[in-house]
Amino acid sequence: MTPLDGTIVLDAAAMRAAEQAAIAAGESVESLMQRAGRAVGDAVHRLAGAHAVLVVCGPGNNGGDGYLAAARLRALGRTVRVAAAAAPRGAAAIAAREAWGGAVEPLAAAKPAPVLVDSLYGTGLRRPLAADEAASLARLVAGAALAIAVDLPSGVASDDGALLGQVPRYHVTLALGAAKPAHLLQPAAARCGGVRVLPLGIALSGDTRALPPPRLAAPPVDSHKFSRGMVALIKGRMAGAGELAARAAMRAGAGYVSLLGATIPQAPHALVRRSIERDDPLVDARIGALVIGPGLGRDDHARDLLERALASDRALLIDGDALHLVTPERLRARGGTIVLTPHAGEFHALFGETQGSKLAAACTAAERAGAVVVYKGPDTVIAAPGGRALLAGEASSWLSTAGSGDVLAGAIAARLAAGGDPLDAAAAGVWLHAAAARRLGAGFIADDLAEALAPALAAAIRETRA
Ligand SMILES: NC(=O)C1=CN([C@@H]2O[C@H](COP(=O)(O)OP(=O)(O)OC[C@H]3O[C@@H](n4cnc5c(N)ncnc54)[C@H](O)[C@@H]3O)[C@@H](O)[C@H]2O)[C@@H](O)CC1
Ligand SMILES: Nc1ncnc2c1ncn2[C@@H]1O[C@H](COP(=O)(O)OP(=O)(O)O)[C@@H](O)[C@H]1O
Ligand SMILES: [K+]
Repeated sequence: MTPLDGTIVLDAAAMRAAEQAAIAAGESVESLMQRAGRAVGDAVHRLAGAHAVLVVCGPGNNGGDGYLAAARLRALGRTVRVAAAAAPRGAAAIAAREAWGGAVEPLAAAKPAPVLVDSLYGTGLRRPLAADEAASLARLVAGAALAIAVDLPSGVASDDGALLGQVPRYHVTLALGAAKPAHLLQPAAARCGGVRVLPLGIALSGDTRALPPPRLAAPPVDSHKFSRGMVALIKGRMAGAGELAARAAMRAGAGYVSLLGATIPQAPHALVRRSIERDDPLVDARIGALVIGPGLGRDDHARDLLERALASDRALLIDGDALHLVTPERLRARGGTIVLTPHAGEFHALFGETQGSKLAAACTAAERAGAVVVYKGPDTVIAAPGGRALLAGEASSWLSTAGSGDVLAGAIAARLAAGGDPLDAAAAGVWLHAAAARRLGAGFIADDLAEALAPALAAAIRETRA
């Protein structure tokens, strides 16, 4: 079992294609299913302690995996029962049921067991479960002390993370072969519990991954403040937002941070406050990342400032109000490095109503704007032009606090100013933001979050070295 960090994420079609390629290279559906069933059986054996197991099997290949997992558990000496609502349909699933060979209880009459393994439906589910099947599943999950989903909780849509009906909450989900978008996109992800990938030994390729831990190092011995990265932020009408983003940029490792448009000295004194009206601080070639948007406002003054930011040739992070004042076409025409950090409202203001999953929407948006798009929320999606995408999955729900987006903008800007691939910079910022929130636990405010970026950064550097 491997954790999700950095692992490949495949939609149902890509997973089927990987399976077909393995079959073309000499595998059979049966051998793949045997490997999956055995891996599930072994994982359940490790997770379940000495408790009795009930495996519920559906009519497709997910059900086939379940029959073989039950056979494996029996071979390992475990007490295991099987229940199903319908007979298996495909040849491989039929063979799997024959391999189990034991009793199969009618699902509606099955009594709960301490460990429930849901092998009803996986990536093939296209419509809600029948009402009686959904009710039986809910009853059996509620009656179990440990509920384990095979590949996916039955009732979620693999590609977009939607719930097709009522879906119970599981403690663990065993992803077969690769993670699927539903393991990381809400609302499905919250039903999965802990997700573990069971590798099936087939070749996988694709452009979407779970957010990897950042590879970060302490500044090299010959560093100076500008070599570590200079961030300039344009202050808006709501001064606090810029202050928070600036503080976050400092704590996330920028060597020099200036807040343009703030001139009254105040703490933190390490923050350089400069006028934005005299000379033009936006064309300073030392700026590694220029941030506009936090607390900007949407009036004529805001528009003027945005025009000046767009005219600079610096890497640009656009957040908050500024996302209401541009168009994707304008951004594309500007070119250069651009990172956009919209929440759902800002995303729709900039890109209009979108079809399909949050992942697909972010990828299309990145292409349209020629920018890295960090589509925020309880399941942040990061997409770059060209198709690469990262799914951040669940973060602390305490992040739903005013100003936490400003902190994220500052954290990403610090990594952007440090140089390298803008997708990696955005990913590192999102990772550090979530790690800072984890360290803080409950009830934190955005000011705390900005400060907690420093210990989160230190931990990321330690983990990179390890
Ligand atoms: N793709 C791969 O590489 C592998 C896939 N495996 C398993 O195969 C699964 C996918 O198998 P399938 O494509 O057979 O799909 P599922 O087993 O997810 O079930 C879909 C089947 O049920 C029917 N169905 C869909 N929704 C239904 C509903 N609401 N009520 C009644 N019937 C419904 C479909 O017509 C189809 O026959 C994966 O989740 C995984 O468990 C593994 O066996 C190993 C390898
Ligand atoms: N329920 C949640 N679970 C996890 N992260 C969340 C949740 N709600 C918000 N966030 C994160 O918190 C930040 C909020 O940003 P944003 O909406 O721009 O807030 P603000 O404008 O107040 O700064 C984003 O990084 C978002 O991904
Ligand atoms: K399942």
